[in-house]
Amino acid sequence: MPDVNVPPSSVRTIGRGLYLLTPDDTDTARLLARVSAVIDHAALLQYRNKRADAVLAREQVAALLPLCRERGVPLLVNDDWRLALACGTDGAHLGESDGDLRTARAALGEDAIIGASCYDSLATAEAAAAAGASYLAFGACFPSPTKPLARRATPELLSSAAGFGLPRVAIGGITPDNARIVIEAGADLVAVISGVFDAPDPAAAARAYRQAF
Ligand SMILES: Cc1ncc(COP(=O)(O)OP(=O)(O)O)c(N)n1
Ligand SMILES: Cc1ncsc1CCOP(=O)(O)O
Ligand SMILES: [Mg+2]
Repeated sequence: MPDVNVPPSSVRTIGRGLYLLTPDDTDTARLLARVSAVIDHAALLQYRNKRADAVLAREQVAALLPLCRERGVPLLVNDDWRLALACGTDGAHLGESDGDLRTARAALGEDAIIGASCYDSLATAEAAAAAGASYLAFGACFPSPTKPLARRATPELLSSAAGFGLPRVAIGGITPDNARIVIEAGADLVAVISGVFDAPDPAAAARAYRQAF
């Protein structure tokens, strides 16, 4: 069994490629099996489960962490940096309703990966960069089956965010076919839920995203 208290040297870097977000699955064993089948194609994994209460979320993060350590993939927690801290994950992803990034950075430490949602706003990106974000996420770039009402961002906006000097993440409705559009616009990572987890063959879909880079 991997020792979850000892992060491997590979976990603190943000690579390029597929940034997988978990589906809203309340069955922990099934979630683990679904993630296990695709994680080798991912550069980062985010635990995001809008159907989990606090107890289930903690159980699921604790179940995913040894898998992520074993495969050398950093694990981030969506929405809740305190859960990330309690479970010893590699970081957290914060949106506009998820608390203050500086507070999260102070609690999680300099080495933590803390991502920020910037939606369609360069002003939000500038503020997040100044507050110590590790990467900037823009989107939804395309209509998202998971979040149909998400604000939309253009590929041009992604290009305009190059000057912040931080990795750029594109999210929202990204498929293996349209991934090239955001990659050519400057995305270092494409963040995906349905394109992998709702695909007939999730591992083949995950591989296809990786090959788009
Ligand atoms: C990589 C990445 N980018 C954006 C989001 C969206 O975060 P948020 O706006 O807080 O919305 P929810 O995910 O909480 O619905 C994200 N989670 N990950
Ligand atoms: C969390 C989030 N934020 C903007 S779109 C989105 C959902 C992404 O899921 P999908 O890859 O299924 O569009
Ligand atoms: Mg959020």
